[in-house]
Amino acid sequence: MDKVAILVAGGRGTRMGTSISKQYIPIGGKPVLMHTLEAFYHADSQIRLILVLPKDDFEFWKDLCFQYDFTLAHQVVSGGATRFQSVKNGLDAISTSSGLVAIHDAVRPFVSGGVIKESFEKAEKSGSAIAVVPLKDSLREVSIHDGWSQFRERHKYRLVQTPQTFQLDKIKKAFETPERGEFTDDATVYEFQGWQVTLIDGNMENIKLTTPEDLEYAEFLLSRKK
Ligand SMILES: Nc1ccn([C@@H]2O[C@H](COP(=O)(O)OP(=O)(O)OP(=O)(O)O)[C@@H](O)[C@H]2O)c(=O)n1
Ligand SMILES: C[C@](O)(CO)[C@H](O)COP(=O)(O)O
Repeated sequence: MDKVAILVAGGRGTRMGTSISKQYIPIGGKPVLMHTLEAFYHADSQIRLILVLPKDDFEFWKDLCFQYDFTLAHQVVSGGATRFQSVKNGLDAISTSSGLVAIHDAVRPFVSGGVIKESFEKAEKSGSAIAVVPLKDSLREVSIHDGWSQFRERHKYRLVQTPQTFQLDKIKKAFETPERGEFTDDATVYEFQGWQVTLIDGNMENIKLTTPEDLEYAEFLLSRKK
């Protein structure tokens, strides 16, 4: 079974507030993207790697690869204006409709090899595999207008991560639909077709590097590995 990973890094990382986009920031001595590409390669060296980047950054990325002597084979594809468009561009770069594809935020470098492997195994059997984790804190629903809030049972909810892995024919078909506001990830695009997604356990360290304190946590995680 052919396996592909689309690592989306077509965003600008505005919430990180750094001068270079967060996907290129060095953590543990090398750019975030290199850690993420390596995580997939180490999980299974047969996975074909597609990296989605803003078109303007292609030369910069090439220079970084040269500077860090990064030789792991991967295909670079142009990003779009939204995450949905970037994923779609990645899918369009895959000519076959058979096999499996893991779609992953390239700014989640701490995805475990076990989660990557399980996502492919589960998606092969059931069509999809979405990594999720339980909530650690109590949960309340709030009204932003009048201060109303109410307790919610946290055991009924999960936080959604990536990878989100799918049978290629199904996710390609799902992404033919026009983009909608509720498409915050790939699972929402898939289930818009009326198909139910399958959840798998993610790993807690697999955070999305989003705001500056996440970089401190990233350095801490990498220091533990040494
Ligand atoms: N047009 C876009 C927007 C986002 N992404 C990717 O989707 C992932 C999750 O998005 P997010 O964390 O929101 O990244 P940014 O859009 O870069 O961040 P921000 O919202 O802070 O600008 C990231 O790997 C990001 O690069 C993408 O490929 N193409
Ligand atoms: C895909 C995602 O990372 C799953 O948690 C998330 O939905 C991306 O959201 P963002 O709005 O781009 O931060």
